[in-house]
Amino acid sequence: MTLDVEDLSVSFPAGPVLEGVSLSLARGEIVGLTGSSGAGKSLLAEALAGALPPGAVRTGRIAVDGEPAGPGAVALAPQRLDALDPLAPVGRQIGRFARLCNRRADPSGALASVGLPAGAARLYPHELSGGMARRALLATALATGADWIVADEPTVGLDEEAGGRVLSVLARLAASGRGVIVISHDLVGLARIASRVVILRGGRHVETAPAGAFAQGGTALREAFTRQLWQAQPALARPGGEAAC
Ligand SMILES: Nc1ncnc2c1ncn2[C@@H]1O[C@H](COP(=O)(O)OP(=O)(O)OP(=O)(O)O)[C@@H](O)[C@H]1O
Repeated sequence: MTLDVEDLSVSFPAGPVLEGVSLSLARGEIVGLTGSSGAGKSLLAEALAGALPPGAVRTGRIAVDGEPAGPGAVALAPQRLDALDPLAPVGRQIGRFARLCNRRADPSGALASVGLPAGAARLYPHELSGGMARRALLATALATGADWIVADEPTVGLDEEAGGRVLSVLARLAASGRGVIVISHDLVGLARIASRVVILRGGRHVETAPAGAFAQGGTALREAFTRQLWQAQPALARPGGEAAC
């Protein structure tokens, strides 16, 4: 019961941006995805969801339980807040995604699951704060009922409490048997919630580190680049930072 990405590459006319990336995700598992800026994390997420931008050419295989992943198999909560339709209230957008996947639309339920009030369903994207918009994007992904969820920077712009609630939602999804990929620069947070963390650099896979490898200063991490990323984490500079992982 896995989502398998094998030898995935994405190119634009100007050249390749992802080259030969492979990863796997089991149902019930959270895998983290991190790396340098521009490493190709969002494009990998878009490739998984079948939502690459125009001009992108993908090669490689994305399979669910050994079969090519069909449309709607993977739901994406994108990083870009402008992915919300500026001309439709949030509730209508959630309903649209649910119906696309033949699910009953329950905008209030989807919003409540990410900690937003039912009244947010009537609001247009320009009436939302950045943190509300980020949670609304996650609600649209959850409304699809997909077994595989990719959340691209789901806690950026959220205060600690709201961010913690979003991470709890993702943990509950995994506990209910979904497979979840969380993209974040917050490696401390990823090491806390994910079983493994995939590291990308410049469009290539660097290593897949088990969460336990981040303990004790990251000495068990295989690659120097991953150790550098880990040691540069601002949260580690706080008293007791590593102990929290
Ligand atoms: N539509 C596009 N056309 C051409 N190049 C693109 C396009 N979208 C992304 N890229 C390029 O692909 C590379 C990877 O971009 P991507 O957004 O996936 O990076 P990322 O790892 O998510 O970065 P960040 O951590 O900064 O969000 C970048 O060099 C970017 O310029």
